[in-house]
Amino acid sequence: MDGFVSIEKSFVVLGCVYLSWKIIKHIWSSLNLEKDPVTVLVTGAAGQIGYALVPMIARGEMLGPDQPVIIHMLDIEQAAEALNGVKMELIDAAFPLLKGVVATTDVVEACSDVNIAILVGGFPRKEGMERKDVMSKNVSIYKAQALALDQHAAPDCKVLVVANPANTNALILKEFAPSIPEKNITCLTRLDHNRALGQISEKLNVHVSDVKNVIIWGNHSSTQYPDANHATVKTFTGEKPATELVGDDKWLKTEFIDTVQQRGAAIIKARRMSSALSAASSACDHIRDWVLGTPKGTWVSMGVSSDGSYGVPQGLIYSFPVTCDKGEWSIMQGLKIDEFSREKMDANAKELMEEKSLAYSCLN
Ligand SMILES: NC(=O)c1ccc[n+]([C@@H]2O[C@H](COP(=O)([O-])OP(=O)(O)OC[C@H]3O[C@@H](n4cnc5c(N)ncnc54)[C@H](O)[C@@H]3O)[C@@H](O)[C@H]2O)c1
Ligand SMILES: O=C(O)C[C@H](O)C(=O)O
Repeated sequence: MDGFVSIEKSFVVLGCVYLSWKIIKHIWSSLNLEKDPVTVLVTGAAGQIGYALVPMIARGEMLGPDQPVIIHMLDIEQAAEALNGVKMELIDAAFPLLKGVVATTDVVEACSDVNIAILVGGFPRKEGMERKDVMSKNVSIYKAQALALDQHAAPDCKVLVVANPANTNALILKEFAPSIPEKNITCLTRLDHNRALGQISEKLNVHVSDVKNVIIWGNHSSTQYPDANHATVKTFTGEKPATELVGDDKWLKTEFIDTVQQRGAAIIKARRMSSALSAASSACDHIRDWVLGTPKGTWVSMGVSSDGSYGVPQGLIYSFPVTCDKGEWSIMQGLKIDEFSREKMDANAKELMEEKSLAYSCLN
């Protein structure tokens, strides 16, 4: 009889625990502890990168699986119908994190209150064209968008320029958006960084996630310097220098560099259009690491305003190895630079100075 009473008591206790848990869960969810949405602008959203990028943002691949987003999409009048089609598709995909979509050809509406601006819109390089050929078309676009962001974006807005010439477009943006902190204006070289990781992983037949700390120095152009001198590879016996595992200095100084430098052109040749899915994915990587932080012991490449580190002229938007923490990037300091690297880094600074002069002459 006593045994029966204690079993009965145990059931009552278990029932109470279960009920309390249900009540706590209900109160927790009714408190609506969902994060506030972050507003993300994508310009050129009717284009091919935009089309690949917006679903990634809406699915949480850029800001995390618990971060609601509102997406603003801007394109030009001629692309308005296509842009509206992208909006319809975003609605049809029923993304749980997507709290609103604005599709507009009005730059002020597009830039209003945005926390993150990803500037993809512009005139793309076609087969046989160099970036300089598209310079004049893009600097005027970037000046106009800088003015709108300056006046209408959220004060802490973070900007990523994807459209080419990416470094110089970002420089123009910095010039004409003085209210946006210099540290918040960046350009995309993460695609080149990811391409460099990919080449080393293919060479060593290891998974790409086991390779880290390559560097892209300088310009997102065929002059860029992909540097594997400080890269490491995870092995069964710990991390090893990529240079030691590759064991082929000639390959690292020639084929590796050439392949990464020319990858954009090779994709244009193969697809008759420039890279899109890898560009969109790398733009997500760039913003995610910037906002949420780089993993401990890992750096990534970002085009940022030079503070004079590594002898790069101050103020140029130049790709450096950076670590990110609490929404701020810092240039990785103290890396040993050999003569071969120095020469290539200087060539990039020179090219960016020339692009800067050309851009300013296009503005007049
Ligand atoms: N940094 C990188 O790693 C990287 C990689 C790939 C491509 N890109 C560059 O990204 C850009 C976009 O490439 P894409 O393949 O998506 O080109 P795309 O031609 O498919 O799309 C560009 C879009 O921008 C729009 N656009 C033009 N002017 C605009 C303006 N003033 N405001 C808003 N939108 C405007 C166009 O209507 C078009 O829809 C190009 O400049 C390309 O060279 C950079
Ligand atoms: O559009 C281009 O010029 C190529 C692009 O920048 C790329 O690197 O894939």
